[in-house]
Amino acid sequence: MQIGLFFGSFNPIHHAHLIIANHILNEGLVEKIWFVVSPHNPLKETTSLLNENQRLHLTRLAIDADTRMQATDIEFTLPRPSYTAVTLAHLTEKYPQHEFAVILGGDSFQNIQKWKNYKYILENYNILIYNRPGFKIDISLGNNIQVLNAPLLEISATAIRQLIRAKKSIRYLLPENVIEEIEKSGYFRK
Ligand SMILES: Nc1ncnc2c1ncn2[C@@H]1O[C@H](COP(=O)(O)OP(=O)(O)OP(=O)(O)O)[C@@H](O)[C@H]1O
Ligand SMILES: O=C(O)c1ccc[n+]([C@@H]2O[C@H](COP(=O)([O-])O)[C@@H](O)[C@H]2O)c1
Repeated sequence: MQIGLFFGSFNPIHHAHLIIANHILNEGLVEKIWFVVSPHNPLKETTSLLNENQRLHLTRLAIDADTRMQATDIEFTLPRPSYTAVTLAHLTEKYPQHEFAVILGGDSFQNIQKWKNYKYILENYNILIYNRPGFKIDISLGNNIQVLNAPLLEISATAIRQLIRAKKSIRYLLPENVIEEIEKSGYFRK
């Protein structure tokens, strides 16, 4: 099966992530999307990062009963920080029956040459890159790159966390059941 891997901290997951995943499925580019919750993105600080099990739980709530999507904890048992090349090699070994594609925003792709073993990723996996305003995509970096125009929302997890800290509403930015869980558990208040 063709599986699209959407890597992220998902601190928390929000509607921009979900809309892109839905678009990629609608385009028939992959059959399923797996959200790979990264315990520690190698290029980001871990301050203000919710515990990975809590982020996984919020991601599972967001997907809810959508059988086209799932959230995976595959990186929880792998060395930290979470290098995508390591995770991909691990997934390919564990699931030889599946073919994995990597979903990336143009912003992330701009940094790909800073990623560990990025050439291994570009040579062995299909890369689905969605355009983000202000970021040029250099498709000459690999032979398996496809550029998409997905519907975009200018939402970020950082902005959501700031709103919570400022005691403002986060309504409509993420699914209702995720908001309820964040409020009930008091996440991101500090
Ligand atoms: N509004 C958005 N539109 C399109 N892609 C997004 C958007 N927000 C995040 N992404 C992409 O989704 C992936 C995972 O995102 P991540 O979990 O880091 O969320 P984030 O909102 O960017 O988080 P933070 O604000 O905490 O850095 C990244 O590749 C990121 O570029
Ligand atoms: O493998 C790497 O070196 C590497 C460096 C930076 C980011 N990543 C992956 O890319 C995902 C999205 O990153 P970002 O910075 O766009 O939020 C993140 O969750 C990591 O799994 C991977």
